[in-house]
Amino acid sequence: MSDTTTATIARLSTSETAFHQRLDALLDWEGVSDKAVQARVEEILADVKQRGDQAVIEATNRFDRLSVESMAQLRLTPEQLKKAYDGLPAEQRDALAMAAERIKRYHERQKPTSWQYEEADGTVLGQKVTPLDRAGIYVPGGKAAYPSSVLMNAIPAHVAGVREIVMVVPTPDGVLNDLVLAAAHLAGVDYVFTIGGAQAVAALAYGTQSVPRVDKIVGPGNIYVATAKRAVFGQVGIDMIAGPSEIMVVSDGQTDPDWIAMDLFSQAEHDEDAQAILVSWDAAHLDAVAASIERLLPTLEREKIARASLNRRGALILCTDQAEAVEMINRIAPEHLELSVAEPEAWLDDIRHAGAIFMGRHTSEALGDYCAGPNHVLPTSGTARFSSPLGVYDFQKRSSIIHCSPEGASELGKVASVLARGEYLTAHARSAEYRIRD
Ligand SMILES: NC(=O)c1ccc[n+]([C@@H]2O[C@H](COP(=O)([O-])OP(=O)(O)OC[C@H]3O[C@@H](n4cnc5c(N)ncnc54)[C@H](O)[C@@H]3O)[C@@H](O)[C@H]2O)c1
Ligand SMILES: N[C@H](CO)Cc1c[nH]c[nH+]1
Ligand SMILES: [Zn+2]
Repeated sequence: MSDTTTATIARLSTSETAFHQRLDALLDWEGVSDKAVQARVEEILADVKQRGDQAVIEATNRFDRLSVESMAQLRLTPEQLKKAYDGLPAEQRDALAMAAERIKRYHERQKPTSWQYEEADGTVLGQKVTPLDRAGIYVPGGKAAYPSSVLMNAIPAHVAGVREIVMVVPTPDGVLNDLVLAAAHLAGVDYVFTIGGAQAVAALAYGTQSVPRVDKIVGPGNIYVATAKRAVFGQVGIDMIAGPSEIMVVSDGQTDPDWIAMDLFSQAEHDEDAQAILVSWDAAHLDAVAASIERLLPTLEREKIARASLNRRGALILCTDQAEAVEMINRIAPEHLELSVAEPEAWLDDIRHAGAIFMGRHTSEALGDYCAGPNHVLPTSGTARFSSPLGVYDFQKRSSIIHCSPEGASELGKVASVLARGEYLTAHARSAEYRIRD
């Protein structure tokens, strides 16, 4: 394999001395840190907190270039959502419905159950699972508005038993995406407001005269949205601060190079900061994939974005063997991992960090984005080391249950009294001691 950098994508080899520095540079993503954005977001949040609807209307007119006068103009009714659904071409309606059905079936399996057990002293202990009362879903506007993301965010909330789902989606210059509205109808969203940016996050977090205050905000967005979500965290829950999309493909060299090139493009076309990495121990295969990339890139509608992404953050990496590929997977902890190998099951035990694992040559990541069933909202930027895909559990919380019998209270009271006195907390101690039986 030549260790040159092709016009489009970097070629790296784990045997190079500078390999680790080069990989670190590719993995580095700055994230949300702009001071000017921070200041503007804080201003917007404070304004919405204080003035509610009026502040939301003014910010929306300014940033989305609209001229509305009331929140009623920024609310879509359930009838409008249904109309959008009914008006879709049958093919789109059926595809959306099939995807929704599979996503629902998968997430139904995630439903945890409450549990209880009894200690020998008769004390009953347990855990009660309760859905959130209200969840807010942020759907990015413009060309980044993905109907599939509406399903991926709203369906787990629904399955979790959330009572009300409030969706916000900006409509810059008044552009509405019917497929997004149709997905909201299908996923059982209760309210839709056509607002976005920090003002929408503020409206969801604090509530306004028209927008119900939610308990948790989920969904991706631009730097204003991410900065606002970070700022309101604590007041409300948030899912995560999502970074650009990523894919890592590990190939044993036997997959059609065109398939692999297109799989890499499928994430690269999202965003100029998206990341696409291929790892293989077969040098000739990497050459073939590099050739496929050059040949197929010009056929993409989003060629410019995909090319920029591959240029900035893409890599074809030659490693020595399967064990080294596994090491790289666990180090990168990719959002999406494709195991384009003959026996993917044999790899599974060794893989500790990945958002979603696509097993075998036929399982392209794109299928997971839309309709396989699992959630496509996944941990990015290495956060798969400590976090998980969006799921039913993100829309629920747990309460502990403690029900002491008189005997249990008496026995536990003795222990608690000793520990409380050790902490010099006499009210605690006496409260426990009252219940000790002679
Ligand atoms: N990870 C994922 O699954 C995923 C999916 C879809 C989109 N995304 C990301 O979401 C983002 C979408 O970005 P977008 O901008 O198209 O839509 P967006 O909805 O995130 O942001 C649009 C809003 O930003 C606000 N805004 C814009 N310019 C502003 C300014 N100068 N000052 C204050 N507020 C301003 C406006 O209120 C506008 O309504 C992209 O970064 C994309 O990569 C990620
Ligand atoms: N790959 C994106 C999340 O990483 C999700 C998506 C939506 N539409 C297409 N893809
Ligand atoms: Zn995608």
